[in-house]
Amino acid sequence: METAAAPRVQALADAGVPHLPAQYIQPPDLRAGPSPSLAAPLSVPVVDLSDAAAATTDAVGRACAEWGAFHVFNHGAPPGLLDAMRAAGLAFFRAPMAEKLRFGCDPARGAAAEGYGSRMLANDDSVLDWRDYFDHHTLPESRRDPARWPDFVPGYRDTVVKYSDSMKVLAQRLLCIISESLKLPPSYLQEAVGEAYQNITVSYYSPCPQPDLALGLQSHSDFGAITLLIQDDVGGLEVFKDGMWIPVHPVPDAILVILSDQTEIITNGRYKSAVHRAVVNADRARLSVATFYDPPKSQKICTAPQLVSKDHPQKYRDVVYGDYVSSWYSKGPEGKRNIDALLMEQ
Ligand SMILES: O=C(O)CCC(=O)C(=O)O
Ligand SMILES: [Fe+2]
Repeated sequence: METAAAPRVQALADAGVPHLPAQYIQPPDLRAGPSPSLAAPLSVPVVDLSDAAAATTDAVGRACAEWGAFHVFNHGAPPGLLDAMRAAGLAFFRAPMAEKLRFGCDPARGAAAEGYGSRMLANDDSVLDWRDYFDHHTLPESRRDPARWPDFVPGYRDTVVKYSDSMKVLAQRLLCIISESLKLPPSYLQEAVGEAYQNITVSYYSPCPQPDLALGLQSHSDFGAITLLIQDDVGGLEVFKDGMWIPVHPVPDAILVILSDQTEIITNGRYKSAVHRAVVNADRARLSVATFYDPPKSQKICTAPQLVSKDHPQKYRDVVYGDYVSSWYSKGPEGKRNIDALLMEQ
């Protein structure tokens, strides 16, 4: 929950604090440490979506099973729209603080309130992320109120609406391909998820005085169904794979697909939600835009019976999505501990 006492990270960075304030210091075992970027042996898979062939479906299936994250090209979203969304987000964060604060999160609305904020979790004792964000509620359309979004960046509201619509189409197409890759009917995942609840979060990571001690965003898996992420050219996103943090290098026209926890539950763990985090640096601010495609809070999430067998017993208990989200916000992410809490005795 946003609290009046939580300073915006950007205000600390702009004030030139020489040392990282204590609240942002990660315990030694969670720190990013020296970057492995150049030495990293692997990078996330890349899938070209221009082709409707079976090979594309297979490539998506492999990427989902092995990584839970992959870049897509020829995804149908106009490149100009990705750039416009990045530019709108950047213009917001570069505006004077007084303007930004007119669109601050309302603490009374609890965790995940729409608007400009810095603190994601309700508990006061957690280490803070070196990040500010602007969260937009974009779907269903009944939740979408552009009057709550910045009015001082020309074209901002229109860009967010266009971006939201475009990411909805892409997420639904990907859910079809992912369903088909599991030999499920194309509409399976979309029906299991229910009506799309979409949030768009622009994250802004200010330069950090002691980047080795902090994280921009702590290790987590996303809690909904599927996330579509774009970033600028700075770099800092990492995906955890085979015991290593693998950097996701920026690719301007690509969109990163990240599977989230409900997809792992529905697919009986055949497909994994990707654990990821954002590291920060001392020199350059970084911007990313994450579009979350999630179930309604009332949706019961159940494992697909077609994916349960003697060899693949049901892995996770059914869960009402709203209960899952409440627990995530009260306990904090810490990698995959929230989905692990649903593991059945096997
Ligand atoms: O900034 C990034 O690259 C990651 C953002 C993210 O993981 C999130 O908002 O859930
Ligand atoms: Fe995430």
